[in-house]
Amino acid sequence: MKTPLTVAVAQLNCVVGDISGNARRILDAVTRAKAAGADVVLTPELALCGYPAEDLLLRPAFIEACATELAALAVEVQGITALVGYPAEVEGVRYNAAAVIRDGRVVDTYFKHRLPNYEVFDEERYFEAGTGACVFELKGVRVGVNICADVWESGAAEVAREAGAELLLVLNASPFHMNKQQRRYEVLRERVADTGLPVAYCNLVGGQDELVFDGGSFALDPDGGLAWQGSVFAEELAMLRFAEGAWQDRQLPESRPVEADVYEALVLGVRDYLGKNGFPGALIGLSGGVDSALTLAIAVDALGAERVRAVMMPSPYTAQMSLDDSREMIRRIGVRYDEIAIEPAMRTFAELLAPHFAGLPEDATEENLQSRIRGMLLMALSNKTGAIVLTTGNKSEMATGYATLYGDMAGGFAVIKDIYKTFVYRLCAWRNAQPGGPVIPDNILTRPPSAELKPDQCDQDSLPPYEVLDAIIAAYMEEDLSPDEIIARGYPEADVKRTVGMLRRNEYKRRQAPPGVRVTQRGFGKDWRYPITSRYRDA
Ligand SMILES: Nc1ncnc2c1ncn2[C@@H]1O[C@H](COP(=O)(O)OP(=O)(O)OC[C@H]2O[C@@H]([n+]3cccc(C(=O)O)c3)[C@H](O)[C@@H]2O)[C@@H](O)[C@H]1O
Ligand SMILES: Nc1ncnc2c1ncn2[C@@H]1O[C@H](COP(=O)(O)OP(=O)(O)OP(=O)(O)O)[C@@H](O)[C@H]1O
Ligand SMILES: NC(=O)CC[C@H](N)C(=O)O
Repeated sequence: MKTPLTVAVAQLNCVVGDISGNARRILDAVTRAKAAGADVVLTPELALCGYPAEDLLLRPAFIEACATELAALAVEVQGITALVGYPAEVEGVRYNAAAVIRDGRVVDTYFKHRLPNYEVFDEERYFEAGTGACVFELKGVRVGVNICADVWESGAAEVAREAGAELLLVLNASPFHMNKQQRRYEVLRERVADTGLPVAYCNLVGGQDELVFDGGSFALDPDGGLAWQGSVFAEELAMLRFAEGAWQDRQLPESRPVEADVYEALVLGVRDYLGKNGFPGALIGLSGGVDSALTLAIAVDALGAERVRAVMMPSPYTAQMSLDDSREMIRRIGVRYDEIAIEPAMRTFAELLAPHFAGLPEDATEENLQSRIRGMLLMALSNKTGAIVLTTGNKSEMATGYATLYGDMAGGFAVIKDIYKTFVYRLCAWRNAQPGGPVIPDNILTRPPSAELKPDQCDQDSLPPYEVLDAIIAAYMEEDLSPDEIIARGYPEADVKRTVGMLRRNEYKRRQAPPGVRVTQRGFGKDWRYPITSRYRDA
């Protein structure tokens, strides 16, 4: 057998805008790959500037800084080939590019053909499409280059094959959503079927605002079979040997429940949001309910107990059970815990407002005040300590507006904003079954959800059952079904019309909500752009 070609797959956690830091991360991978005998290092899409750099890409100085850093990086790459993604500008035109760097210089450049402009992607705003091929020879193997969305349609891979490629290396920044890896296998298998080319697919890893990149880089054989898959939600530098037209290394992933992927995505999203934005720690209002319990568990897994602080703020409506359950969770999880009774603040606000509310009945105003007092206390602690407030609203609440502006919506990062209430319970059950034992007390999982803003309140008095609510939201929001189509699936007409009405009316709240991790194919973020002011009614 001829000496194999060794491809180092560098699954890196790059930081948007940290151009010199990313260059160091790439160079470190190149140095380690060279020491391990690799011939070529494959890095993620746009690794030099981070992904997505959004409107930074429109700033000429940003593009120039990338060019300067790329030139400096090239000098350091000696005795090995590196494929590095960067935003290129050629004669006033910007491309999403990959440089082939060898022995101190850029020897070839590839410009991405297919610019994704759906879901969370906006690449047509920033780049022009390339049309050419980039194929180079290493150890007698002709290697072709594609970038991410290129391989989600036919075309670019064929162009590489027609230019003589025998192996396709793909740089990717492919964000996570539930079951995304299966989808990646499917589309890449289509490309292998189109071209017969074996593939190495290197993905980005890490959190970037609402997106989490899950890594999971992989290699496919010329028959489309999975030869190798790397780790998920972690950096990795893997050496893959390619000889006689096939991969010589085998490593197949264990099958994992979707809860494991989603939980790890949330953990990485929180860790990187705080880490990359320089927060020393996190603050959470702990109510004895399931949403704040899950948020606390995720925060501790992301940051360690010593960087997380929980505050229970009982009112006269808080059940003793809520205090007991909060204390029990803290006993298990070991974070700093404080109790601040809000009754004095409630009384003061009531007195201040009494003359102005004379003759008016009590209503949601008084409930929202409690939520806002808690929000104000948490924000004061945040200002004083530098820790960020993590909000606890889930996707069902974000959809229906079941949260108080400047109250429980006050904070910096909304950890579970893309998790339906029904899935909140699944994640808690999954986390409780992990080594180390259950961290969320059973009672929190079995008691009916309540906002505890007035006596004997229960969420299900004012909302359809969560199984029904979540299914209606998902059908309308993620599948674009009409209310009539959802009713035809067997959901009660009144629930469908009410839910769709709430979804529509609460756009203004979502626009004021903190960012949070996206885990579904359509979250309330970049991929949900509805007008606030609108007279369109479909229910
Ligand atoms: N289109 C629009 N653009 C901008 N602002 C708009 C607006 N429409 C109303 N508004 C304003 O929004 C305000 C009303 O919103 P807001 O003050 O939040 O109050 P609101 O939505 O009326 O009440 C809060 C809701 O959240 C529920 N809640 C509260 C706390 C915790 C939980 C829980 O489950 O944990 C649930 C509570 O039961 C209630 O249904 C008003 O000031 C109104 O003027
Ligand atoms: N007594 C409390 N002490 C501290 N924080 C509270 C308290 N009550 C509410 N909060 C905060 O406000 C958030 C929303 O509160 P609420 O309990 O009303 O609804 P929820 O959506 O059912 O959330 P959870 O399941 O966490 O209770 C909570 O997750 C928590 O962060
Ligand atoms: N960065 C990209 O081109 C991503 C496109 C592709 N649909 C993905 O999610 O993987």
